[in-house]
Amino acid sequence: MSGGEQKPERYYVGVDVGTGSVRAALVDQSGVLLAFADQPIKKWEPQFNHHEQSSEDIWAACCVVTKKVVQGIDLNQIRGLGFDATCSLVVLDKQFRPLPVNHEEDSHRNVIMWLDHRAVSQVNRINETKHSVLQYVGGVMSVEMQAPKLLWLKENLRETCWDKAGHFFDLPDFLSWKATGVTARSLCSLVCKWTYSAERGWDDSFWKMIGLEDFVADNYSKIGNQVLPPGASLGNGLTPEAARDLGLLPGIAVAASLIDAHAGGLGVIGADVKGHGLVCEGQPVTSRLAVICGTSSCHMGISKDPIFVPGVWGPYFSAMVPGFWLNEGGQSVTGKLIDHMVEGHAAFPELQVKATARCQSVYAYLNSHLDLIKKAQPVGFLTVDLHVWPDFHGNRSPLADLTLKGMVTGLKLSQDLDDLAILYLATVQAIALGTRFIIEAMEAAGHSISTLFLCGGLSKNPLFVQMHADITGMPVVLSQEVESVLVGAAILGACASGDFASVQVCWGESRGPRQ
Ligand SMILES: Nc1ncnc2c1ncn2[C@@H]1O[C@H](COP(=O)(O)OP(=O)(O)O)[C@@H](O)[C@H]1O
Ligand SMILES: O=C(CO)[C@H](O)[C@H](O)COP(=O)(O)O
Repeated sequence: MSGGEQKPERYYVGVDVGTGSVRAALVDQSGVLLAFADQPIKKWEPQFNHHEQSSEDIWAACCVVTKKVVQGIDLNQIRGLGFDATCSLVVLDKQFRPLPVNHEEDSHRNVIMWLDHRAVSQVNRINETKHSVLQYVGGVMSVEMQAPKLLWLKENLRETCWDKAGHFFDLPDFLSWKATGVTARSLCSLVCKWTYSAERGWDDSFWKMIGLEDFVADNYSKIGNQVLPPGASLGNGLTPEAARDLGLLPGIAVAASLIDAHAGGLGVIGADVKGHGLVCEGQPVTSRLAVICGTSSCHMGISKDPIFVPGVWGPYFSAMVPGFWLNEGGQSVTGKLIDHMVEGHAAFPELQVKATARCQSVYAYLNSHLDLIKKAQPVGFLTVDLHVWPDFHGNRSPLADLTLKGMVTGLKLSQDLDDLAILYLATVQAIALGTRFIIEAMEAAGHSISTLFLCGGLSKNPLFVQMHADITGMPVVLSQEVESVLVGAAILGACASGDFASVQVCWGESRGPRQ
């Protein structure tokens, strides 16, 4: 954010709810992050492919981290609050109390997480309809979107959940409601995950065709019939109750939210790259691809006109950058896959001991171990006879096939630290090759991408970044501000406060590339 004539002592709070943790940041009007805090959140996997969370646990974590980042600050200087979150489904009853999304009737677990694949039969039936809304999700709806999950609830938890439900929220919208009492939904979540069209609104025929005509009958009150652009100011701002919870003052501006990948995209895609000799300098912003790499990776490319890319979500109008169409490629598990491979290996306990002894993360240790064993050749050559196919949780893009599974070829009997390091490298390479596969599909459909802008937890891993550059053949830009997703969330708060006219105005020099 470059504030021009704004006074320097104006602050914004961004809250980012990822899959594994909640983070908050205090950001000034130049986009500089002044304080950071994080807090893990609970996850349940009651059966294979069922992933659940608790909206109360998530809100409690939001309160802990927000209180931490504003410690010692004059609260009157905090002008706005923005949330981003994973696109998980939150279910509340008519009095806004949590409802169980499980057979155990545990109402604490009232969130079906984005990576939950329980609704396979439902999504297959939805895709068989070939309804025109599917054109705007890459031609095939993902089991990770909300319509199949809603249908699953109706078909499987009719009495305990569906009939009692009063409100179905995307997690980013739940958070903005919790902060303000306003049930308006963000255009971002409704367009990207719920089949809403920025131009045409809800399509009654879709909901009737898939057996969820209930929503049409009550004029979409349960899933949202007031829709606002991300960054729009909600109601009267923070309610007194939420202000107490968060340790902020009532009435500060709260923004309509973004999905986490979109906040990351917003945080990096507009970076000022002048003077860094990058190929994208002087090229339109549409030549950039933001890749947000956390538990999953999301590949966000924007265009002036709609581009239909088979197997890549979108095109979504104004869902990330106002006035631009968005295509969103993705890999459902990337950070989670790396963790799965590393933690499941027989040499993991040895790795932990050795990394701890050096006060390093296991990834930093593995990266230096690869450097040790690579001998004269570049590190990438260590995997000439070991290969990973990374679709352990299906393929989101560009194959859009949730039935795909993972694969490793070239395994030997030895299970020492060298093997673990090489398996880790092969996994990182497979993920980078997946990104190249997505870029090729986007380019074949009309995108022209020259530069990658990476953010998210995996962008802290130099090997991951290098492999993306080597394998795609494109320069990879990292923002000066490592926590770019949080900058995106804070931009929403800055926009809602009225200090900035739009989310693009917040893009500025302070968020240029790292040197
Ligand atoms: N310092 C680090 N070095 C290497 N990898 C990291 C680091 N920090 C996080 N990661 C990776 O990033 C992933 C989590 O990213 P994060 O953005 O925190 O996830 P989420 O937003 O989904 O909660 C982890 O699975 C881990 O593999
Ligand atoms: O579908 C998505 C965005 O549209 C994301 O994959 C989902 O929100 C999870 O994000 P993360 O990997 O950062 O936890």
